[in-house]
Order: sequence, then C-alpha cells, then structure tokens
Amino acid sequence: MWCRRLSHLQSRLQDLLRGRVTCWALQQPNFKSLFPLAIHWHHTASKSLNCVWQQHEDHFELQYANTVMRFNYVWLRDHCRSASCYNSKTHQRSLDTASVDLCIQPKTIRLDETTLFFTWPDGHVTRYDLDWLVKNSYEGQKQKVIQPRILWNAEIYQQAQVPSVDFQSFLETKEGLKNFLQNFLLYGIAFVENVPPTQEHTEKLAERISLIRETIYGRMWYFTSDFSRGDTAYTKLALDRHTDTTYFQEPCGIQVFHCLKHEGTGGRTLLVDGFYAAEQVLQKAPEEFELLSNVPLKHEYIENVGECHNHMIGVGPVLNIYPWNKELYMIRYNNYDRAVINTVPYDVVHRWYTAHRTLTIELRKPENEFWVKLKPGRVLFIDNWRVLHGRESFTGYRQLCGCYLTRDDVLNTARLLGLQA
Ligand SMILES: C[N+](C)(C)CCCC[C@H](N)C(=O)O
Ligand SMILES: O=C(O)CCC(=O)C(=O)O
Ligand SMILES: [Fe+2]
Repeated sequence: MWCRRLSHLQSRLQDLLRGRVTCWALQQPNFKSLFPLAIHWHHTASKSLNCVWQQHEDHFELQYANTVMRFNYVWLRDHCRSASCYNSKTHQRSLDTASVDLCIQPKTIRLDETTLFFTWPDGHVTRYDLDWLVKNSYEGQKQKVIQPRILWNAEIYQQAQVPSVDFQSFLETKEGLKNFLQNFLLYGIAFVENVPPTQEHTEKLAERISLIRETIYGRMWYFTSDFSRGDTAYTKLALDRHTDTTYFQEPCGIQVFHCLKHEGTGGRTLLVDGFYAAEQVLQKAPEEFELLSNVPLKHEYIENVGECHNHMIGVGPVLNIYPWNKELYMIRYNNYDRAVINTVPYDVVHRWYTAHRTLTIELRKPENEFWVKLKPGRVLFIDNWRVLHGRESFTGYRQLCGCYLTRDDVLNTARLLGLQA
C-alpha cells in the first residue's frame, strides 16, 4: 500500500479517496499512480516534509529527500538501533542476525514526524529517522564518494601551489596537522619542511599521524646504493614509475621519504598521479578500464641476498574500485615486480596487455610527470595506493630514510580531525 504524509489533507482524506478534492498533491504528475485502492493515511505535523512510502511484499520503498530507496526487511530488522539490538555506547550490534527470520515482514509500519516505526511479528519495534535512512541507504551511498580528491598532472599540481607544512606546526598544532592531512588526502602527496635531517626526527613525524608499518625492510628503513638487499631500489639505477609492495596482499598505504644526504648528481624523484592516468583511460577506453579493474594478477618479491630470504606474493587487479560507486581506491602498478601472468585465460591476455599499454602511455606522458629533488629537511609523504614514484639514476653517495605507514591509522587520524576519509 502507498502512504503519503500530507498534514493538511488528513481531514479531507475521505473526500480525496472518493476523488472529489483536488489538492496540490493531485496535481503532481505521478500522484494518481501512487494510489491503489486500499490506502493507509498517516498524519504529519510538518507540511514541508515530502515523504512517500510503500510497503511491498518483500521490501520497503521510500521516497524522501529526492532519493528513491528500497530496503530489504531483514536489513531493516538487522539495523534496529533499539537498546536490546544495539549498544550505543560501544556502537556494536547485540542482535544475533542469524536469529532473524529471512522471510520477516513488518506487521505494521507507521510514520510519526520524521520517524518511521516498524512493528515486527513478535511485537518488537524498530524506529528509523528518515535522515538516517537516506544517509545509510545504498541509493544514498551510491551518489557519494568515499574520498574527495583532486586529480592532477604536473601543471595542475604546480598551479595549485599546495603549501607545505612546517615541522614545528605539524608536530605541535592541530591546524598544521589538519592542513597537512587535508592536502595529502586531496592530492596523494604532501611535504613537511624544516625537518632535522635524522632518522629519529623522520620517525617522530611518521608517528604523529600513524602507526609505522613494519615490513621485511624493517620499521624505519635507511638505504643507500649498497645493494644490501635484492632489489633495484638499493642501486644507483633509474627506477621507472611504480607503486611499492604490490606483492603484499595489502600493499603499504603510505610511503615516507627523507633524503638525508646526496653528494652527487641526478637522483630526482618522479611522481605521477595514477588516478589521473586511470581517469584518462576511463574516458578514452572504458572497456579497458573495466578489464584493468577486473583481471587479478600476481606480483612477487623473491630475495636471496645475504641473510635476507623472502618470498612474497600479492594478488589483485591493477585498478581497484568500489563496486557500488565505481570509485577508484587503489592502483597496483609495478612492472618490475609483476609476476608471471597465469591467472588470466588465454583469450583475455591480449586484451589485458592492450589495456595495460593504454594505462602505461598515460602514466608516461611528460605532462603527467612531477619531478622533485628531495633534500635534507624536506620530507615527502606519498599515497602508495594512488601516486606512483620513480627516480632518476644518480652518481655519488645518497642516503634515503623513511618508512611505510598503515593506511587505516592515517585515515583514522584524518577522521578524528573532522576530515572526510
Ligand atoms: C623503500 N624500500 C627501499 C624500503 C623498499 C624498496 C622496495 C622496492 C620494491 N621493488 C617495491 O617496489 O616494492
Ligand atoms: O631511491 C629513491 O628515490 C626511491 C626508490 C624506491 O622506489 C623505493 O625505495 O621504493
Ligand atoms: Fe619504490
């Protein structure tokens, strides 16, 4: 049955049902189709509230705040926020979802002001505020992004004149930290200036926003071109753009770089916004974007140097998107560490290489490259799920220190400062 809340019309309900009254609602084009014969009307005090709902056999349909929403009844029972179903102190569900009849239907549905009341067959009452439902519905989420971002090429980034944050203000003020994180979330890179060029101070910075993610490279790492590890990073060679630790099931979320010393030439750092490049692929060849986001691949790290013995394998597509809103959240791109492709059927392999080429062409466009020379005192944070890094070959002695951060903890800090993350 359809129910419509029109406060000033309730007294004329009978007339209305007999078709004798015209009112503003009837002038709306689809109004008539909303009226099967058996109708339940409910009073509302608010005239401005424009809410229509219908109780279907297997779901509840709600139109409110310009959104058409459909709710499953098990879902509506499961998300009950009553004291016996949900602990509002711990924000945890107490209800045992497995005890809910999968064919449950409400006995009655009633709207009072802005609250919907569902009475279930056992008499239990669940209440939902209309705004809560809009905010938490699939249809509401679908229109939103989880993480607002500004995609960039070199020109966009340079024109934005994103300010760096000073070491002192980063460590000691909430504003400094918040500005830094806001820029980091928007652009996927951010700098802190005037940092004493030591590993200890770099560690302090990292700890201000996150837990440090310890990996096979250690907690804080410190590296030169001594080939102490079985990886090209530990040489003087150029490194093409890539994301790190693609061979982890969960690649490291953030990378921190601090160049402590360089006596020589070259060694500039290359940064490329992987999401900007992926967006170009989506515009130019959506089917290739889709392939890159659907085809899972392995990346692999095999090391047998000195005491270091490691074999890591990570599986996942190059582009990772949220299925409900198609938002990109992670790019895994490392041509050095990509393993043998044996997870892709013969007839898809060639199309995958074509799509990978399209993405690579975008990633390699000079206008998408942002080059920067890291210097002692200037610490760079990179979103390793979004921005690719690389480096120019170099001569001389070069010392880099840094660490990886756990993504969850960086986002946690950002949310606690009121940022959307
Ligand atoms: C940063 N640090 C020198 C510790 C690690 C280098 C890891 C390099 C690896 N090929 C990758 O891309 O994951
Ligand atoms: O040496 C550099 O600038 C970066 C090397 C690199 O890609 C890494 O350590 O992850
Ligand atoms: Fe790297």
